[in-house]
Amino acid sequence: MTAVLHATGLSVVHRTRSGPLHAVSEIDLTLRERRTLALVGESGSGKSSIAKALLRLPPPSAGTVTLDGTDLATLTPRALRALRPRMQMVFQDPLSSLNPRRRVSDLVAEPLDAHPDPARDRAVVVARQLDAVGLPSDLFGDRRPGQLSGGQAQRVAIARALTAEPRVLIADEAVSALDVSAQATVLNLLRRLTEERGLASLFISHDLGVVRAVSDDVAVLQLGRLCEQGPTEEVLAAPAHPYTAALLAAVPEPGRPLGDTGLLPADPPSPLAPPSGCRFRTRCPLADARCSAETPAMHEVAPGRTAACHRPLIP
Ligand SMILES: Nc1ncnc2c1ncn2[C@@H]1O[C@H](COP(=O)(O)OP(=O)(O)OP(=O)(O)O)[C@@H](O)[C@H]1O
Repeated sequence: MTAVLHATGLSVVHRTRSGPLHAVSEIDLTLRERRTLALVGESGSGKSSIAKALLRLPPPSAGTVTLDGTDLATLTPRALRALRPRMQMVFQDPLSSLNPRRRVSDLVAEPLDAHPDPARDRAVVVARQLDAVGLPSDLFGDRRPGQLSGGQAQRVAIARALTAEPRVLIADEAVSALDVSAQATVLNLLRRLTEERGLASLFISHDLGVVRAVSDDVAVLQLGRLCEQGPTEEVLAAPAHPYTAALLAAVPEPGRPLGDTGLLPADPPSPLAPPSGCRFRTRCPLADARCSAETPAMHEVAPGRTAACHRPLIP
C-alpha cells in the first residue's frame, strides 16, 4: 500500500492569553492509497488542529509533512498553492462551505474554475462527480444549496472535492450533523470513493460507531497525543490503551443511560496544564507511580498495533 501523506513529529502550539497551548504533540501518521485512517478522540483532543497542520493552514509548530515524498515545508508559496488541490477537506456543516447563491453544478466546478485545465470539459467533469455521489446533474445541477437535504449538501461538498482530483481527502466530523440514514449513505460513499479514486483518506470523528463503519485503521488521540494505532477491527475488538477502552465503553447502548459508564468520570485536564507522564493517568483506573513519572512512548503491543501505555490491556 503506497504511503501518500506522511507526518512525523507533528506538533501544534496555539498562542493563548494564558500562554502556549500544546494542542498536538509529536504525532506520527501515514495515509495510504485506498485506505481510510480514522482519527478519533474527545472534543478538544486536537483532531482539527492536526487536520489543519497537515494542510499547513497554518503550518505546524514542529514536524514534517510529506505528500508523495515532497516535504511541504520546502515548497515556495506558489508551489504549495499549486499542490493544495491535491489535499481536499470536507467539513461538518456542508451548508457553511457552499455558497447559497450558487447552483450545484457551479459549486462542483469551483476547483476547475480556480485551476482551469483545457483537457477537462467543465460539464463532463461536473456530471461525472455528481454521478459519483449519486446526485445526477440533470436532477440536481440547477438546485441551490437551500434546496438540498443535509446529506445531499454533504455529497455536493464531496463532489466538489473530487473535482480537484485529490490524492488526500480529509473528512472532519463530516457525518456528525447528519441523521442516521444520511450518515450511512455518506459513509458508504466515502469508502467507495477512497477505493475507486485511489484516495488516501483521513476520517476525523469522536464517534466510534461511524469509525467502525468507515475506516481500515484507527489512531486514537488523547489530549494532543496519540495513544493507540492499529487496524480498526482489531483495536475496537480488543483495545490496548485504557483510554480507547473507556471511549468504547462510553458508546451508548440500547437501555444504558448516556454517560453512565463510570469510565470517563471527569472532563479531560486542561491542555494548558497537562499532567506529567501519561496524559490519561488522572482518569485511568490502572495508573500507578510510573504513569506520572514517565511519559509512555508508542511501542508495538501486537503485530501492526502500537500503544503508548505502561500498562497496556494486551499482555
Ligand atoms: N486557534 C486556536 N487558538 C487557541 N486555542 C485553540 C485554537 N484552536 C484550537 N485550540 C485549542 O486546541 C485544543 C485542540 O482543539 P481542536 O479543535 O484541534 O480539537 P478537536 O479534537 O478537533 O475538538 P472538537 O472535536 O471539539 O473540534 C483545544 O484545547 C482548543 O481549545
